[in-house]
Amino acid sequence: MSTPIKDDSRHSTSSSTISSAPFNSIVGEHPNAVTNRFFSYERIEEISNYLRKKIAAAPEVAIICGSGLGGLAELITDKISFPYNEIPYFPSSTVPGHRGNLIFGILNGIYVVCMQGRFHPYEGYTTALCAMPVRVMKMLGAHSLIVTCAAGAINKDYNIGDMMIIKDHLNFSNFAGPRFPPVGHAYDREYVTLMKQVAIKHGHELREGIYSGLGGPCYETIAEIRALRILGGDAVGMSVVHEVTVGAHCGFRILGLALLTNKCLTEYNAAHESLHEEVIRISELKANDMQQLILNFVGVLKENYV
Ligand SMILES: O=P(O)(O)O[C@H]1O[C@H](CO)[C@@H](O)[C@H]1O
Ligand SMILES: Nc1nc2[nH]cnc2c(=O)[nH]1
Repeated sequence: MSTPIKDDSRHSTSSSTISSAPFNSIVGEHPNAVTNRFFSYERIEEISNYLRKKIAAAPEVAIICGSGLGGLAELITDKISFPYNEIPYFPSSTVPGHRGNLIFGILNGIYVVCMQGRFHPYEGYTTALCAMPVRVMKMLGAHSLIVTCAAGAINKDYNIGDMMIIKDHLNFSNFAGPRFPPVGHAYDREYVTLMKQVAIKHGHELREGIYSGLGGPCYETIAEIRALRILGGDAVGMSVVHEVTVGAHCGFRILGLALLTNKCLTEYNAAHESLHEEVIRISELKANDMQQLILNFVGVLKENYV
């Protein structure tokens, strides 16, 4: 199916105020600053209603694709695709490797909603805004959330191209939003077990570890990586934690998957530096493995839970 055309003048007015220009906090307020404020229940409802009118069914599973991992959307059939800048109050995707589409359709027999690209706080958006689509996807009916990301490997035994189930996180990001949501069990233990079984069954090697979520946009210093390693971090990135916090707050069952795209620097005499181009290159190289894992996991969800 083709991309839906905006047919609601109220929403056209809203979205016409949404600029695609990247926010530069140094030069002043983004013209779309209204979207950066707190998202009320009514606002989430308004966005959900806009989408609900145009989709074929209520999604069961929500998926967020990390850097270079948006190819998963190619596996979705009966697609209805909304560029982010056509959805009321959605910000724009500004990071290479994040295509910026919200895609509804069928993945391995389940109706899903897939974010082909995410929002990062370093793009100038508040964490609450970056995580806002999680609330929209929940309101549309999804019960499970799969977050994927590219991340740097901190654990000495983990290598470039490894896939890692996120069993927990260290959150070094700030946040504004509902207060004191518990996140001790944010990552669903049953889903972790299920994903491990899926990986074994389909011959994928899977690591497990703790994701450290930092604000970015710079990669880490050597001192920071050494500190994160002491704290128990196995991987590091600039996303996930805000989505998982909000996902836990609104009752999602959550699975997190990281693709390790680079080894983090731990020695001052190391020759290489991390590069986003390299992150995307490795993500795209290994994306097929990640896609197969998710496809099979979703199939198991369908058999067991839906
Ligand atoms: O977490 P995703 O969106 O996959 O992106 C990761 O890749 C970028 C750095 O190369 C950062 O945005 C980091 O968070
Ligand atoms: N912060 C951070 N994010 C990443 N995303 C992919 N690799 C990295 C990394 O090394 N550090």
